[in-house]
Amino acid sequence: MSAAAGPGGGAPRPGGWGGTDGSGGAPDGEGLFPLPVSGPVPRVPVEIAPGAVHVPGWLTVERQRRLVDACRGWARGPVPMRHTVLPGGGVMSVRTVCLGWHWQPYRYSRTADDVNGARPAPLPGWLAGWGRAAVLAAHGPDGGGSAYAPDTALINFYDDGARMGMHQDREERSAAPVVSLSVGDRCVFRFGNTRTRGRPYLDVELASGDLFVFGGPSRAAYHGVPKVYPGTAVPGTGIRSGRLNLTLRETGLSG
Ligand SMILES: O=C(O)CCC(=O)C(=O)O
Ligand SMILES: [Fe+2]
Repeated sequence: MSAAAGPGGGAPRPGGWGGTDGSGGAPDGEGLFPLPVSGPVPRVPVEIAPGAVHVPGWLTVERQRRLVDACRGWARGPVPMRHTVLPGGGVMSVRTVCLGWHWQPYRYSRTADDVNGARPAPLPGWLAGWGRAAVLAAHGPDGGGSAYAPDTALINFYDDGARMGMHQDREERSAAPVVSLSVGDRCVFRFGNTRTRGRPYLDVELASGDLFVFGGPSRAAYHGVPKVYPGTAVPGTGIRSGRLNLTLRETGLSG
């Protein structure tokens, strides 16, 4: 993680509701001089802004592989993964495929009218279940995880040169959080404020298996991916190069 001035103005801090390995949940004053850590760096949730939580290494390699295998299938159809064309004629550098609802800038529809007119594949129940578990892991037992009912997923694939500019996820008519899962190459995930594309923002490094959830006061924060680090994928996930990101959302739409 780099940079310092987060939208909340403070330094990143471990999630206050308690880490599961005993290293991140100490009440204030008790964790100032923790025992030296040997072995892997503890993987505890870090709340980088109110409602925005990074959980490193949340997905096992086996689950990453399951996700990659599923995404490979969805990338073939019924709506093939493609570079989205923006209304002004620009072309996004990531390639995208959606589940449940089709997102095209800047709306959701049941059919992929800017691709081949087909209905996207449904969002499977197991993936919605991962979404509920993700909100629980990030926001704790009182954070609404059991009520989380995502009905769409956006799947983005970044090759070495792909980026995503600062934007808000604002086509949804629900205040429910966005759940982001990453597999493959590491990246810089820039997480900003709700008012402007610019500073203050915090640069978070997202690695293979990482979870990032943003909801509550951070739901409308600008965010983007200014850099992917080629050659940093971990073995065993099924991705040798490039980065896969899947975001789950509640659209709040019906029909
Ligand atoms: O790739 C990422 O980590 C973020 C993707 C994103 O912001 C989006 O799909 O709206
Ligand atoms: Fe986004």
